[in-house]
Amino acid sequence: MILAANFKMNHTRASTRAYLQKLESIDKGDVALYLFPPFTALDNYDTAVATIGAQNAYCAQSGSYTGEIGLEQLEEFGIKTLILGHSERRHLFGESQELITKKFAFFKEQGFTIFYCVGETQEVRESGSTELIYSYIEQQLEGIDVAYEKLIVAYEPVWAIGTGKTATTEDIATMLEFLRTKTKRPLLYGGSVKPQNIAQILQVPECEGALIGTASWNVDTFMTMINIAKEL
Ligand SMILES: O=C(CO)COP(=O)(O)O
Repeated sequence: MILAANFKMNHTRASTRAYLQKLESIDKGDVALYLFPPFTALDNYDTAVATIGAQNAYCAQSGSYTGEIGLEQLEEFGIKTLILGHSERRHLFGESQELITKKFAFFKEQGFTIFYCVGETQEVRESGSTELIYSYIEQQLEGIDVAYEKLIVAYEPVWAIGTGKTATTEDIATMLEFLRTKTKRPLLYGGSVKPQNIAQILQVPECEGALIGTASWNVDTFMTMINIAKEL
């Protein structure tokens, strides 16, 4: 079971350190924990409780890429885990599949664990056509080595992210079954996961964990979810 906390543009270095200190006290059982702080909160945290990853990075060692960080900056903190293809990168910041593919190839070559996100928009979901939803997701897998041994795929429907709306367990099951036909790698769900729904979601067949935004930002809430997950 995997639980990953995507801090998005929340927390500072000081608050991430305090978060980790509190998290250290948990007995996480068999749950593997990942934390994705914002760039400026990356550091050499002396922690064994969670693996620290970056929310994004550019596909170069270093260079003239204003506003980006690359391999050199990640290596300073021993970071070998990355989210790629998050819907906020795709839709708010215009990352194309072509760019995401380039990033994937670069960081795969570097042996990174990659949390790769896919998910349909509200418009596609409301079309009511399963075929359209599947082909939309297929496009987001284009150019991605779905057999990569350090790949983790997160299904995050855009309409369920940060909205409080969660996909039904039936919808999640259908989409994860579809993704299972594409890859043998672990499949996660993300989108308004919280203490009230995490048990149901984690019991969906093929669901091996959750990528959590809002409900992970408070360490007590994240710990509540870890305690629920480890009992399943
Ligand atoms: O985008 C997400 C995780 O990457 C999900 O965010 P929320 O949990 O806030 O819906």
